Amino acid sequence: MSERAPVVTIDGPSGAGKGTICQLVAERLDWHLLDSGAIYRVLALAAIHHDVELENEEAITLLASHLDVQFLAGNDLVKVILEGEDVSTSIRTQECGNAASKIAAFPRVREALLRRQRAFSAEPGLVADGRDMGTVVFPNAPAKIFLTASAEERAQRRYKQLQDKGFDVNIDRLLSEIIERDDRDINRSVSPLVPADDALVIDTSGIGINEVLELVLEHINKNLT
Ligand SMILES: Nc1ncnc2c1ncn2[C@@H]1O[C@H](COP(=O)(O)OP(=O)(O)OP(=O)(O)O)[C@@H](O)[C@H]1O
Ligand SMILES: Nc1ccn([C@@H]2O[C@H](COP(=O)(O)O)[C@@H](O)[C@H]2O)c(=O)n1
Repeated sequence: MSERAPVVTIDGPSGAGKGTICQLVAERLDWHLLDSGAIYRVLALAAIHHDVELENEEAITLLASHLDVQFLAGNDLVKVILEGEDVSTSIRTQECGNAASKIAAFPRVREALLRRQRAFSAEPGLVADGRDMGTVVFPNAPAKIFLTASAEERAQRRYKQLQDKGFDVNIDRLLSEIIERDDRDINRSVSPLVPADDALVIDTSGIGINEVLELVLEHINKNLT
């Protein structure tokens, strides 16, 4: 397949910093942004709203094919609208992330969401955030990055992020959910969480956001010119 516009892919496990870095890169380049995790999250929420069992691949695939979702770009945040309702906040809970990771393991669900994700590719370019952006969705992307960090560090980041938002969170529970989600994402039969062969892998443990951003921009500049 050939992409319509240049694409930078940033994949990696939960809490590695993909969303943060993708947003900063998209701002620097003035490119479009795809948060593919939000698509899986909104599908999981739609299943919960419609009382569809998360184990029912056929019903979730049908829901995925007809998913009525809009991503409205605002000043610095993207609003997610599901069937007319603003679900930007409700899709961000740990529960929704865990449900998303369960339905994301179904091959037919992933297939049903492929075209929707590729449609985000538009001039002047796209920064794509996810698990399989560089391996499956945009395999011909000229610049691919895989961000990672130890599970302990990612749990600490998430703990701080949720505490700052006023949530009462338990670090041990966050860590075990991160390990469980990693395990599901890495070991699923389709589109497993793995770096593309031609991706730059950056372990961000102990590296600040600005430093990670510089490494990512350096890789993009090297590969896009
Ligand atoms: N290099 C870093 N050092 C310290 N904190 C970081 C770093 N990168 C990101 N963070 C912080 O970690 C938290 C999680 O980051 P972010 O949401 O970008 O991760 P993510 O990989 O997109 O996770 P998910 O896939 O679950 O959405 C945020 O609070 C962010 O500010
Ligand atoms: N390309 C992707 C993106 C996400 N997923 C699954 O969705 C879950 C939630 O993603 P977040 O990035 O918003 O945390 C994630 O755990 C994955 O299971 C995916 O499979 N492919």
